[in-house]
Amino acid sequence: MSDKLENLYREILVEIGEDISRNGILDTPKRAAKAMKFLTHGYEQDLDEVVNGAIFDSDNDAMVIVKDIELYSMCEHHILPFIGKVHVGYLPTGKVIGLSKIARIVDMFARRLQIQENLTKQIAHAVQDVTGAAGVGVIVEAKHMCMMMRGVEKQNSVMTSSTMLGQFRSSQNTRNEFLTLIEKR
Ligand SMILES: Nc1nc2c(ncn2[C@@H]2O[C@H](COP(=O)(O)OP(=O)(O)OP(=O)(O)O)[C@@H](O)[C@H]2O)c(=O)[nH]1
Ligand SMILES: [Zn+2]
Repeated sequence: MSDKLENLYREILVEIGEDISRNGILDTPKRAAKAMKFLTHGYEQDLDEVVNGAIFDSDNDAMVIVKDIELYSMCEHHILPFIGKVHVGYLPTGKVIGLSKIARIVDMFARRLQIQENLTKQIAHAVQDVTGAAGVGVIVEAKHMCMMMRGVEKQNSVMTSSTMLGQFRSSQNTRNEFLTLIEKR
């Protein structure tokens, strides 16, 4: 763990008016640095490492969906959490990806500073790249702490973003099948 991040957190605590010598705060710079490194560990990952070769031959060409993947990310504007769910669907063309790897791909991008739209797009393109699918659909639904805890202070708005690639974009039937299966229609 870099001491630099720890020192920067110490400076932040001083700047916000904390007494960094009080008992409960003493180890906070170290803890906060460790937490921040965890929350942004996606910067240290790449797609090959995350997928780890888990691409398998399959003659199934029916739509595969993984829905309700938990999402914990942080917005690049305020470094505050946005939390929600990701739904991913794809149309295999001879190759399927290990089930857990879709969630790992979501996490790799989520554990970087993001805006939700870009996160959605990155997940879709990564699934497309590793599977060679005929199409990919990704929908992200999330609540943004920067809108809830501060700023406009709206507690019930949920942002929905979607990326549709290939057949999910060109065929309304494919898109409808996806939306029906994730119960968005
Ligand atoms: N489109 C999009 N906007 C986001 C996301 N996360 C945060 N934002 C928005 O980014 C914008 C930044 O606006 P600014 O006016 O520069 O910053 P600000 O003064 O902190 O804005 P307020 O949040 O309105 O107080 C705000 O409207 C946020 O709601 C995201 O994932 N996608
Ligand atoms: Zn924000």
